[in-house]
Amino acid sequence: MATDVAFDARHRGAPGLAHGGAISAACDDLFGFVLYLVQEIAVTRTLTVNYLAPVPLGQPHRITARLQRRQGRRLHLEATGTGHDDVTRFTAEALFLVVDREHFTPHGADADVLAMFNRPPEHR
Ligand SMILES: CCCCC/C=C\C/C=C\C/C=C\C/C=C\CCCC(=O)SCCNC(=O)CCNC(=O)[C@H](O)C(C)(C)COP(=O)(O)OP(=O)(O)OC[C@H]1O[C@@H](n2cnc3c(N)ncnc32)[C@H](O)[C@@H]1OP(=O)(O)O
Repeated sequence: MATDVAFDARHRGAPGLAHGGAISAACDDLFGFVLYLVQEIAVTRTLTVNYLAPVPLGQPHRITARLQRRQGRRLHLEATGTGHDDVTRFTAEALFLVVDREHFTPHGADADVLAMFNRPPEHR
């Protein structure tokens, strides 16, 4: 699973650079999309981001994420973020834990929860 993202002024940390939290969110979000490929309902338990180099705003980066291995309820995911200049500026590792549908039902409207299982959430 891959996505191309160019962080912009909304994601600014230091001048001209992406905020680490925005980078982390992008990785977590893409991991969420991998779940639709592996057809498992799971949520993030831990997320580790390795910030290898500053990420300049406005420069597209390709984030590639995959399931590295699974061990019972544990899904180990990994991601890499690489610029068009072939420089890998961040990597991420996450532990997702498989949950049942009832994990979500106390919090969201039934129709919204059902829709989430049927298709990935829409992103702008
Ligand atoms: C059909 C396709 C459907 C696809 C969609 C499905 C889901 C999508 C999810 C969200 C979709 C919404 C929007 C999409 C956009 C982005 C999504 C990104 C993902 C997220 O943004 S999601 C939000 C942030 N996330 C949370 O909101 C989680 C809050 N959290 C909890 O709700 C609980 O924490 C829970 C339920 C996770 C676990 O609670 P629990 O009580 O069930 O489990 P417990 O703690 O007992 O651990 C069980 C076993 O994992 C082992 N274990 C634990 N920690 C470990 C570690 N660090 N290392 C190694 N092992 C570990 C234990 O040792 C034990 O192992 P054992 O079973 O062998 O004893």
